[in-house]
Amino acid sequence: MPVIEISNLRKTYGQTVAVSDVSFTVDSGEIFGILGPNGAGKTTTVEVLSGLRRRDGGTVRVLGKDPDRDGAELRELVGVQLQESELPERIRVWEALDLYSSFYRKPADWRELLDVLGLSARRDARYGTLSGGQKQRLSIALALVGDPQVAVLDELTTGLDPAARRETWALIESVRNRGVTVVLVTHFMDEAERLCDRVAVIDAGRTVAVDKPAALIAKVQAERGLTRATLEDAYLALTGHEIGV
Ligand SMILES: Nc1ncnc2c1ncn2[C@@H]1O[C@H](COP(=O)(O)OP(=O)(O)OP(=O)(O)O)[C@@H](O)[C@H]1O
Repeated sequence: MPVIEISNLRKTYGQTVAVSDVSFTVDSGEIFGILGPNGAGKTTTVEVLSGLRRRDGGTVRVLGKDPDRDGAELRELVGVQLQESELPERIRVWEALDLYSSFYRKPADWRELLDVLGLSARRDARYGTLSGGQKQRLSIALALVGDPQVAVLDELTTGLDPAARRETWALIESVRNRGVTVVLVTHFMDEAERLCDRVAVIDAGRTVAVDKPAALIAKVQAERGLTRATLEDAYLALTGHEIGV
């Protein structure tokens, strides 16, 4: 059974149609990517599936539950790391983890998470003194502190240097290897190609493709008569947009 099922999702903000028709399913244990240009509706889609926003239409099931109806239950099962989730500068790493774990009935052991994420040495450091990579690692730890079955990570590696990005990729794979299903919003085609089992490409509020990166690449190669296409070529063919970060 899929862990996430979204069909014909629609979400408006006043006159703005943020999502007009998004459909995809995510299977257990997948790393599933959501790709698309700025303003395509990616963040809105993950906010709806995480129970943070109510939809205007369509069907959404996460672990068999409806986020609009069973939001409180789902918050125990879905860990979310959203764009620009800033913490107070002066909060210490351990204090943030301790605070977040108090929101859950059955939290993970945050000391172990610190260890797994290579942050033990920064346990007493204040948030404002962490490097970009350390902040991202802390935000992954905070998304995992409820011991979720699904982790939603939005633009996790934006702003990181290449070494920190690669470290973060390894972490995401280790999260999946712990049995967590991962939904990853990203603008980076190399990241999606390297990490994601399947991706949904969203453009102007609609899903325009859902497939394995290799299948999307094979399709653009066949259609355009290319010998060596990349996911970026497939993305450009599907959306007609340059990649915006
Ligand atoms: N809270 C809000 N109120 C009004 N409009 C919003 C709100 N949040 C998003 N929008 C609009 O909805 C549309 C989709 O936004 P969303 O943030 O979901 O896109 P995105 O694909 O995540 O974009 P980005 O890649 O820039 O993060 C955009 O036109 C955006 O301006």
